[in-house]
Amino acid sequence: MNMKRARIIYNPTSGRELAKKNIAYILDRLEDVGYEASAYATKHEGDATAGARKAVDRKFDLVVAAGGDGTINEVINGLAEQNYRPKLGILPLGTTNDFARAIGIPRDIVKACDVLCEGHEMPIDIGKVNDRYFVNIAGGGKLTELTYDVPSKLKTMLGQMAYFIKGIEMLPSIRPIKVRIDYDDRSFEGDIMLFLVSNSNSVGGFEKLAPEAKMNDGLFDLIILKASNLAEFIRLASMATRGEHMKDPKVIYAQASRIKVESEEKMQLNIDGEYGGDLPGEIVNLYHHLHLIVPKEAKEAHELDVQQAVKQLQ
Ligand SMILES: Nc1ncnc2c1ncn2[C@@H]1O[C@H](COP(=O)(O)OP(=O)(O)OP(=O)(O)O)[C@@H](O)[C@H]1O
Repeated sequence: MNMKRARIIYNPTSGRELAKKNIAYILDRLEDVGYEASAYATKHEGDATAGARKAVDRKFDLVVAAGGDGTINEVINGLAEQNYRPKLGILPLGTTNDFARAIGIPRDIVKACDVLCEGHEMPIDIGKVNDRYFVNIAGGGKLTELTYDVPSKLKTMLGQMAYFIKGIEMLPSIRPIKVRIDYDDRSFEGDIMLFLVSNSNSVGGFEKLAPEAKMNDGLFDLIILKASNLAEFIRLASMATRGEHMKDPKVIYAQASRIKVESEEKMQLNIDGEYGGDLPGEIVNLYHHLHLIVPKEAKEAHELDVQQAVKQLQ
């Protein structure tokens, strides 16, 4: 009998070196449920992508990304659009774990390994923009660049407050940028502070920012914040914590599977919290592209969604 093979790709520096300290335990847990398990420690930026590509070439059954959102992003960049794609598992052991939070994967390492070993699978969409891939979010506008500036320590301590503080601190120096955004068969032209294209409902600690976002419906949630002053921004940021911002006339909220963004002046793209090249960009939803190991509840919720969608069609 051929044994199933699992490869853990972990960032030894992320979080408080949690993956590194627990690697023997993680390997043991996977061996216990019948995997032949091995591990690869990333050495520098981009290494998790190379590690994932190797797991593709060697036809591993499962690739586990152990680290923060940056590590997960690099791993999916190694798996995306390959003919053979191993299943994906996640151990949220970084400082920022927005994606794992969106799926409900616990931060506790024992509980996260339980999820992995139970092995419930769910298809997920991923986003593609100019040949790069994301699981959580793509965005642009000076305000999105603040994710680079918020120190990890502050993020851990203050969660979403850290973004508030940084956002308010930066706002007076931020000019709106003129853009054209085509989304499916609609289009917007005007001055904006930022746009966000979200695949999940957990963005920078704001869990109600894109409340409709489901990561397997073939659609992104698009949020555009039109030009605003400081008072409007503070009002909107506090509305966003309650999920009430979508009703505001300064905000456009829509769902779409293909979003094209162009701007006259230079505008950077932010992909899963990191710099991801410059605009223009066409953001495309790759429907059910990866198979992710998720908690039982997440899989059941997904199956319920599918049943409801089928009922609506009948
Ligand atoms: N050995 C390494 N040394 C330094 N950086 C690394 C190493 N391996 C990977 N990296 C880089 O570290 C980045 C951040 O890692 P990751 O997402 O796992 O942690 P994080 O939660 O964002 O933050 P932190 O590292 O503060 O915990 C990755 O995108 C990757 O490019």
